[in-house]
Amino acid sequence: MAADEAETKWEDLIDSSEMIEALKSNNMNEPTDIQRSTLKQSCKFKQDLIISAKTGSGKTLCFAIPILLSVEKTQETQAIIVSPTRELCLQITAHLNAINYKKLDIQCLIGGIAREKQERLLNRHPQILVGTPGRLWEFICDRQNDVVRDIAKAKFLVIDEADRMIEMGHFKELRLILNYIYDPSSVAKESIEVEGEGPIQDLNFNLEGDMIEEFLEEEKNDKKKKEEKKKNTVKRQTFLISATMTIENQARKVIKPLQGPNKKKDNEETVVDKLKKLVQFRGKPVVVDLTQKEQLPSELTEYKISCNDEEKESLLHYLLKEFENKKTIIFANTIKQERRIIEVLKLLGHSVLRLDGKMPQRDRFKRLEKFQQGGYILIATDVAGRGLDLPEVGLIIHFSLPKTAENYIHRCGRTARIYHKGTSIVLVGPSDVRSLRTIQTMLGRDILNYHCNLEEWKRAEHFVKIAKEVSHIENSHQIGNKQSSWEQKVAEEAGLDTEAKMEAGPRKKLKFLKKQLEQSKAKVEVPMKRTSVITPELFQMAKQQKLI
Ligand SMILES: Nc1ncnc2c1ncn2[C@@H]1O[C@H](COP(=O)(O)OP(=O)(O)OP(=O)(O)O)[C@@H](O)[C@H]1O
Repeated sequence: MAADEAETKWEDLIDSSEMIEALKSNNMNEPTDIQRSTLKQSCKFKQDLIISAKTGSGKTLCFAIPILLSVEKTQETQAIIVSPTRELCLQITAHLNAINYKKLDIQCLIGGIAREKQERLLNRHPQILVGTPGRLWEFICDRQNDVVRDIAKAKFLVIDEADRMIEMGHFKELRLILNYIYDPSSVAKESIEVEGEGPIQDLNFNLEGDMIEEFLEEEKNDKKKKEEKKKNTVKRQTFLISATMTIENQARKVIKPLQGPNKKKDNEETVVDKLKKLVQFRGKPVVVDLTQKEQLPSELTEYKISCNDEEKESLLHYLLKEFENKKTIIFANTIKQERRIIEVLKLLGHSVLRLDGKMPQRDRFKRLEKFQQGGYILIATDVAGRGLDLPEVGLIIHFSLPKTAENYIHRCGRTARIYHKGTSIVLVGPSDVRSLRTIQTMLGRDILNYHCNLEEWKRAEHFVKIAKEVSHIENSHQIGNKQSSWEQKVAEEAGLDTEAKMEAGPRKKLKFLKKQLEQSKAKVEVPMKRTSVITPELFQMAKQQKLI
């Protein structure tokens, strides 16, 4: 970006004082680099855009501003925004509403919320619709609704996290939605194809046997002509957005330890190629890719710690004390791993919240809200990896390395968001070495080693060992958090000591170990110094708490 371009102000890009006022009143006083690089093309020249820029760089406004400037308060739905997860759809809706100076009706169409309720909202004819591909397709199939008919006529189409949307799990629905938008009559054929796969059915067409054959034949003959015609007449402005759209295919490959190196095939299609095939642009879209300059936020500091698998919990306990005041997310690769972390950290006195895709939607929202309020460490799978804008997250710990370099970028992107500093630390066990190599190759550099204070780490290790032992005794005697049998409940309700059923030996040991853990909990309050010298104050405090 040229020096003078870096000085560009909202006034140079946007022709609406009300919009500028709305932005400034939300503390968005100046455009970010990606906003500077795209807003003229989108607002003034109305071009189709493929936008790739680092996480937390403000990509949402790149499509939100042109849409809000152009959409009118009529009875038609004029903009469709598709995003892969429910949380992201809600976040985008909130972002748009924050600068919604025209007071447009913006609705979110997502699963996990009663369909009837969403239908009622749709009947209000929202001007902007944000939705997950699954729920959007469901509503398209049920074409009783006028709003759904409007979708094909919308003048804006946004595909957020576009690279994710063409992966398994979303691709089919996205393709169906796009086919419908480009040719609304296609929905009948598609519905027949996916019959029996869930809620997707066609309600308007009741075709059987020969009629279907006839219909499909007619469709085939007309399709080419129709598509040509539509391509020429379409007025829709399209945006494809992601932080990782242009990274090499290699960085998206799932790393399988027992296979040979994934060699890049020369004829392999890039994600952008695939998207260009799928999406109908009006001519050549403008590709703005700022990730060539910077893949990760410059405010992010990355570290790695090499360790054995069994050392990971003690490193977590150590790091959580070291970064005590930082809002932290710990990423696990599996739900099983997530549970392993939570069990130990809870016993060590940390306040933790779990977040994964297996949880009911309501719980996911509630936990995210609780985390935003502060005081908790979030332990999450990659369900929280993409797009979530959680303010003031200062530390990301990767308990295991993600299986793709692409996911590494998204996980790290939950910190160091726009003008904020952040740290990412990866714990590299023997099974993570291969992933580390792929990530470092993608970054084109090595991640720095983090130097732990050995004395403090050893102390953390001591308490983690106790916590693991407590957990082991509790699990083998079926007491503690996991236990939910009727016997346990009855005993608790009767005010009986659930440990009483245990033999005297283990019971005594458990009490002793738990007492020791209390000391570790108290020590969370002790400020730690990152030097190997124990100060007299620290020594005194540790002595008082019988730690030394
Ligand atoms: N010009 C601006 N000035 C100040 N803050 C901004 C500006 N633009 C956006 N923001 C804020 O920056 C944060 C990140 O923006 P956004 O979520 O759009 O990032 P993103 O690039 O989409 O990130 P990701 O790739 O992780 O989804 C949001 O909280 C948003 O309100």
